[in-house]
Amino acid sequence: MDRIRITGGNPLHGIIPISGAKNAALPLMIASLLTSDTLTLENVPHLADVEGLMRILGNHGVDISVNGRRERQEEGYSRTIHFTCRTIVDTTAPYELVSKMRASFWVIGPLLAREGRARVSLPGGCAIGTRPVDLFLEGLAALGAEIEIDGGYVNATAPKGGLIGNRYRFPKVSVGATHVMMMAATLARGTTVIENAAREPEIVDLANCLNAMGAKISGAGSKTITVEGVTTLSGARHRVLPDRIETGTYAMAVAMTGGDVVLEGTDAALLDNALDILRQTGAEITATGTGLRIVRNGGGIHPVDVVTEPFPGFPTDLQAQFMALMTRASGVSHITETIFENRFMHVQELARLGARISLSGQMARVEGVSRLKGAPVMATDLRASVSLVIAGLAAEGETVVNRVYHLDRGFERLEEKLGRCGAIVQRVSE
Ligand SMILES: CC(=O)N[C@H]1[C@@H](OP(=O)(O)OP(=O)(O)OC[C@H]2O[C@@H](n3ccc(=O)[nH]c3=O)[C@H](O)[C@@H]2O)O[C@H](CO)[C@@H](O)[C@@H]1O
Ligand SMILES: C=C(OP(=O)(O)O)C(=O)O
Repeated sequence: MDRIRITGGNPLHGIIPISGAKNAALPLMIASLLTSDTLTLENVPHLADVEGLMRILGNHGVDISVNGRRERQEEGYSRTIHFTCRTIVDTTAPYELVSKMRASFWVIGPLLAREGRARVSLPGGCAIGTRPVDLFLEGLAALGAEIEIDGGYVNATAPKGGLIGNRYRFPKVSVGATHVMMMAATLARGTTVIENAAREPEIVDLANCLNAMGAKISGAGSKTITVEGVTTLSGARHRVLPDRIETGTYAMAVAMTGGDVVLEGTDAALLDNALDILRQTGAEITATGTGLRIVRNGGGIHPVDVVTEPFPGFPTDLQAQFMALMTRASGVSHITETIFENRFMHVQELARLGARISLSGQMARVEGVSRLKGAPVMATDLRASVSLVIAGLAAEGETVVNRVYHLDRGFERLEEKLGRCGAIVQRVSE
């Protein structure tokens, strides 16, 4: 199993290219199930989750070809991939594949919309809470689907003639359930109105792609999304938006180690809230023509309180990284996690490096310390893992992050990107 060995203490200087967003690429890839034409996606990140989803889509009958042309000079960065699903050959998404990744459950929407039936294993994904699927099932039932759960699988059947548009209000905001409702409603008869929808940029990216495929979706990015059903969708070409979580992660790394880094190919507007918070900690952030520049030259890290919220609030996917930063702040900060009930597993690992953090329910109290010292630590989930990398970069001596496969789910060539900016980060394979 691979590990990452970090020798901390170096400020970061240079340019980091930001990849296409994992959390946009996954639903976009799934949208290829809605059409018999080719959906071409540009800027698809090279990640374990993308490879895993390709296997799942292949099982349903999607033919996948990766362009020879590289999008960037460096071999292996985000790619252009063509997805063609002439016919759906299997409407079952099996446990062995779906249990590895939360988003793979989302195939239920397109399968049901196009084929009228789906049998999909209950999902896996980061172990950050119970992560039920009740909202998906209620939403699909509102479109007329009959749903039963049997042997760890959700069996869903559309009425004769297909799903039927309806008005549905989510009792709680869910990114995944909004993606699924939107995809399912594109081929439903009549109009669907989704209320209390998630507003994340990845929802807007999916809606834009679906509209390019011939769907009639309006309101994505607001709380109410309207989908007028159409009979078929066609192919399209779409570029995956930049990864706002990767952007925020590297910005926090620079805010913690100090230095001057340009994050190339990203868009500051995707993470306004997180960047405002970072500015309050003392980092200087400016938008450049093609990305953003983050600078911290000396000066302390100011403590700032944060509460995670659905977009446009502070993202839960940056909570662990921000906590790493706050471990070195000149004072006490409070970090409240409101999205997932068990997303503090990095706390005990940060403590191994000398962080002082106490938990009370969903709130962490972080008392900044003047130095962290390297230690062996265990990655527990994707964003927790990268928070340990950030802390290791700022710690004295050597930190070894074990169970690196979590990182490979969501960070493209992390050690190479950091290494180019002066970090000493090495992957050790055993
Ligand atoms: C692949 C992907 O895009 N993953 C992101 C997506 O996950 P995901 O789509 O799984 O997250 P949701 O927005 O659905 O989850 C929000 C909350 O709703 C709850 N819930 C969700 C569905 C449901 O049927 N019932 C229910 O109770 C969840 O347990 C959680 O407490 O959004 C999360 C919140 O921004 C991010 O952390 C994940 O990185
Ligand atoms: C929690 C995440 O992913 P997933 O929803 O796939 O588990 C994440 O991207 O931080």
